[in-house]
Amino acid sequence: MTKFNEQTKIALVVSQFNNIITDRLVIGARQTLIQAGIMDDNVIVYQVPGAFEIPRIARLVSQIPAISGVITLGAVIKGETDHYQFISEAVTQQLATLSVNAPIPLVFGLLTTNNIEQALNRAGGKAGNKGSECANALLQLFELEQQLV
Ligand SMILES: Nc1c(NC[C@H](O)[C@H](O)[C@H](O)CO)[nH]c(=O)[nH]c1=O
Ligand SMILES: CC(=O)[C@@H](O)COP(=O)(O)O
Repeated sequence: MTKFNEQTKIALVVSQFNNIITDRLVIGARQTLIQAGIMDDNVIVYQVPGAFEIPRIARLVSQIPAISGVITLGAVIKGETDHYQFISEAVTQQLATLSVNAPIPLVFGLLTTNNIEQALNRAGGKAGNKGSECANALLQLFELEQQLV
């Protein structure tokens, strides 16, 4: 794996559920990648219905030869029941395992919040943008893996 360049292609695997949040995460990730020198056309978005579908598509995308890295982005916001907890735990565990086993770097951008306000704060609000954080994390992995692989 060489350090990223203008040819580097990065996949964003993004859930549409709570897209008022996830759209903002995409903007943050894309802006950070472009500022770092990644071509806008080389930031490729794969949309899935909800967070639960992210791991499967992230696994398939990570096996596309042209893709150098994967950023997963989603927003699980607590409702009236325990559903939030089960989705959050299942997706987190799957993505943690995938991040270790995938052939390319994969970073975790799933917001799991108690309410929409907390999510907005982390999607370009006063607590930053998780999408941008993930983009920076991936770029750091590119640098590190260049030394290890
Ligand atoms: N409640 C949230 C969901 N629920 C949908 C699931 O992720 C999944 O798409 C469905 O169960 C079909 O398999 N998804 C989120 O991304 N965020 C939520 O808050
Ligand atoms: C986390 C979710 O599934 C949420 O959108 C719906 O939650 P609930 O059915 O617990 O209100």
